[in-house]
Amino acid sequence: MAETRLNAVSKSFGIKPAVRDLSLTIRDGELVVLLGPTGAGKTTTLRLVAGLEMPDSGTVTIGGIEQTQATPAARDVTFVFQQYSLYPHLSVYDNLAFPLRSPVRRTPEPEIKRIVGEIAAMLRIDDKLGNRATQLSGGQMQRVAIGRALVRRPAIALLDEPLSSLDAKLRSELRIELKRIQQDLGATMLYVTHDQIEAMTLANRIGVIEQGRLVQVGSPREVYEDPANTYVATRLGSPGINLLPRKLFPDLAVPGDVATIGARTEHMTVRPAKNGADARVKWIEHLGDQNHLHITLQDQTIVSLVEPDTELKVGDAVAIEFTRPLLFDRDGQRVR
Ligand SMILES: Nc1ncnc2c1ncn2[C@@H]1O[C@H](COP(=O)(O)OP(=O)(O)OP(=O)(O)O)[C@@H](O)[C@H]1O
Repeated sequence: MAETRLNAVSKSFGIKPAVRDLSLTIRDGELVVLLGPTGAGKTTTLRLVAGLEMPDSGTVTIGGIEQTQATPAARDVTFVFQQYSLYPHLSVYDNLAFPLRSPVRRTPEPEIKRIVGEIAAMLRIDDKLGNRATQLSGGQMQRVAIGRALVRRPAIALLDEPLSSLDAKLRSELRIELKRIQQDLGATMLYVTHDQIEAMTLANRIGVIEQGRLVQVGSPREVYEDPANTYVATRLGSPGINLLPRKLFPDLAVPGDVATIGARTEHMTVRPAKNGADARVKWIEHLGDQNHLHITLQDQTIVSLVEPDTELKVGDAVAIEFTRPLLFDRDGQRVR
């Protein structure tokens, strides 16, 4: 496992830039999540590290050695894709042993047996080692794919939405296990997703990517609490942050360049108000584990979490008070 560094990397397809001047260091033993919507350039960034794409400019350094022009085989990286890509005719054991049996490695069979046994136990598939890959469920197949990527301890493992084809329950189970295994092995990982919960729970650091640019890098908490701009602020949090025109709240004391108030649930107190207040409860959405309060204020909708036993009802007039909301300027950049 080793530090991986992208330095001012750019890549276009034709005239369309996919990755722009992107610099990022994934430290030894760190799991960095690239978070962004579809088309933002996440997969292209992974492929640049893997050597499946060559950058137009910039460098890629893995384990202290510049490898910008190296072939994928020459780089010490492994890849896990969204769709499990196992050898269907091989057993689980042989799928896991495959990377260790390469002619370059020549790992002795007893050593292979030990390593495969260890990783299979970590992934809780040790009772499936004799099965063919095709006899596994989707979740088990993806465990094997993850195991295969980690078994030979690459400098860095690259994971491209590895959990997105699984159902919600399996996804949340495997998310936790993946984090545990990454920590146990001290594995260095670059992980791509557009799922904010995956990003928050898995990452040591999150890199938020927008149209090929890395907009902000920080711990999940930093990125959530201290977003650099409105784009980053809208990537994390459920319900999503409310971005409200400053002019809606003429009495609020904020610096003159503030154009937008960014308010999450924790930044707002909603109280019943006398009739005549502008804000009204539009809807209370019961989602089982959460209740969302929808409020209308002029032409804006404001959404906040609310206690299940709230006394508020649809049509009630409410007053909203802010506590240290996030403030953004006209260009969406953070003012405070
Ligand atoms: N081989 C290619 N040829 C042409 N354009 C490409 C190619 N690969 C990616 N692109 C374009 O580059 C941009 C970034 O794509 P990329 O797949 O990296 O985004 P992404 O963030 O991974 O999205 P997704 O979540 O949908 O995979 C997109 O506009 C995409 O259409």
